[in-house]
Amino acid sequence: MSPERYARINALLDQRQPDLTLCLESVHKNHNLSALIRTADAVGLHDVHAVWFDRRGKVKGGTAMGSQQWVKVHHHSSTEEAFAALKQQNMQVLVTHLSPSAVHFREIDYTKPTAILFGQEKKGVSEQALALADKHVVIPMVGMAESLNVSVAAATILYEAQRQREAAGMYAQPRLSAAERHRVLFEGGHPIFAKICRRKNLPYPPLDAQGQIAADETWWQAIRSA
Ligand SMILES: C[S@@+](CC[C@H](N)C(=O)[O-])C[C@H]1O[C@@H](n2cnc3c(N)ncnc32)[C@H](O)[C@@H]1O
Repeated sequence: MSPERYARINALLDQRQPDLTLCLESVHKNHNLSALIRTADAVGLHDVHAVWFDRRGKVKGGTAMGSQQWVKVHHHSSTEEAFAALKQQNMQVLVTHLSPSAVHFREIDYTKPTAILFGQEKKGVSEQALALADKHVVIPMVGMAESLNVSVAAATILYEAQRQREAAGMYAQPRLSAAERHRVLFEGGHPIFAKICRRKNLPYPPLDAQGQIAADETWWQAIRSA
C-alpha cells in the first residue's frame, strides 16, 4: 500500500457523512442500483438502506466503479423496518414523490440528519412510505416525461444536500467515529488492511483519538511493501 493510497483512503473517510443516507424501496434494476451507490459514494454517504419486497437486487462493480466497497448497504424486509432503523438515528425521512403536497427539494434543510427515500422504477414509492414520511419532496418537472430516472433524481437531491453541507463546514471535520473507521479499515466490506495483516501475520493496530492508525514504523514498512 503506497502512502498516496493510504492518504486517499483517509481523505475519503474524513469526509464521510454518517447522518445522510438514501433509502431505496425495491429499486430493482441493477444498473440503477449501481449508479445510485456510485453517486452516494461520490457525495460521501457512508450507508445506504434498501427495502426488498421480493427479490434482492445486486450492485454490480461495472457501473458502480468500485464504490460499492465503500458504501455499506443495510437490507430491510419492509418499509416499516427501514423507517424504524432511520428514526432510531433521529433522521428526518424525506419521501420523494410527485404529490401535490410535496415540498420543492431545494427548500429542505439537509444539514439535519436526513434519509431520502426513493421508489421503485415502475410503481414509485409505497403507500406506507408516504404515510410515514416527515415530508414529501419533489423535483419540478416541466417536460413531457412525468418523472426522472431514479438515479438521476437521487443525484439531483444528493448534490443539493452536498452543497448545503459543504457551506455548513460539514465536510471540513471528520465525522465518522473511530470505531466505525476501524471497522472499515479492518473488519468491513472493504477491509483494506485486514488482508495485508493476515498475509503478513501482523497484528491489527489500534486507532488513536483522531481515528488515525496508531502503529509503529515496522508495521508501516510491512504494509508499504505489501
Ligand atoms: C421512475 S420514478 C417512478 C415513477 C412512478 N411511475 C411513480 O408513479 O412514481 C422512480 C422514483 O424516482 C423518484 N423520482 C423520479 N422523478 C422524481 C421527481 N421529479 N421528484 C421526486 N422524485 C422523483 C421517486 O422516488 C420515484 O419513486
